[in-house]
Amino acid sequence: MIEIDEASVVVGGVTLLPPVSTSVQRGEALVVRGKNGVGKSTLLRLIAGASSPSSGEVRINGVVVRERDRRFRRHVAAMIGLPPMAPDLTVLDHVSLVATTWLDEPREAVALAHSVIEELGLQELGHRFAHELSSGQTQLFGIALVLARPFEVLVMDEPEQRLDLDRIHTVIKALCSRRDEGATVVVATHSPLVAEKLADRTLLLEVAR
Ligand SMILES: Nc1ncnc2c1ncn2[C@@H]1O[C@H](COP(=O)(O)OP(=O)(O)OP(=O)(O)O)[C@@H](O)[C@H]1O
Repeated sequence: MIEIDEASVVVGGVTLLPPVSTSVQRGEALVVRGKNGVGKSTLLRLIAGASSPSSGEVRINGVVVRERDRRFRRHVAAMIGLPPMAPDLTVLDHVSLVATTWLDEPREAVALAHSVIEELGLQELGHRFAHELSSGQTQLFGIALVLARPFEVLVMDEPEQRLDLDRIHTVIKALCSRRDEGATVVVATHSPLVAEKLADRTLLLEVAR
């Protein structure tokens, strides 16, 4: 469960995110919407622990978020922008590396890596390097890296970026299935389709006055 309590971000006197309060339950998907620059990614970074609020608090399962705490990271999988990728590892190497980092049983990890790759339609690309992918394939690869591990909270910023309509449907299905399995899901999107298919609730951010 995520609790956001009057969390705001102000940098150098500029408000990046005015105070926001909401909560998201287990098995619920919150879709964050709003115009460019309104603070969606900033809010997602707070939930993922990648930055700290200037005021207020964000808690996951009652504990204030802390990216440096491995126990916190174990519960939270986030994709905010594309992750850095190693030039000499293949798609399958990367996805397997994430899975083996978070799962104790190597056989389970390999099975999870393969199932996520298949779920996202990347099975033909497992042997490719990151620099051998198209932009949409790179986006799916980034999503695979986030899904190839256990989590309680899933945070994604504009997962629809760079994707054609079929692949957007593939990603929506993957996100809905994680929500239905009990994950707490927060997604920022500009896609009415993603919002319509995924949202149990919508948070509309507006420019601070
Ligand atoms: N490091 C920074 N210093 C100052 N302002 C910043 C910084 N990073 C982002 N901003 C500003 O913070 C505001 C919120 O940015 P954010 O990326 O959260 O918006 P967003 O709603 O995700 O936008 P988009 O829909 O374009 O992705 C923007 O006005 C942006 O210019």
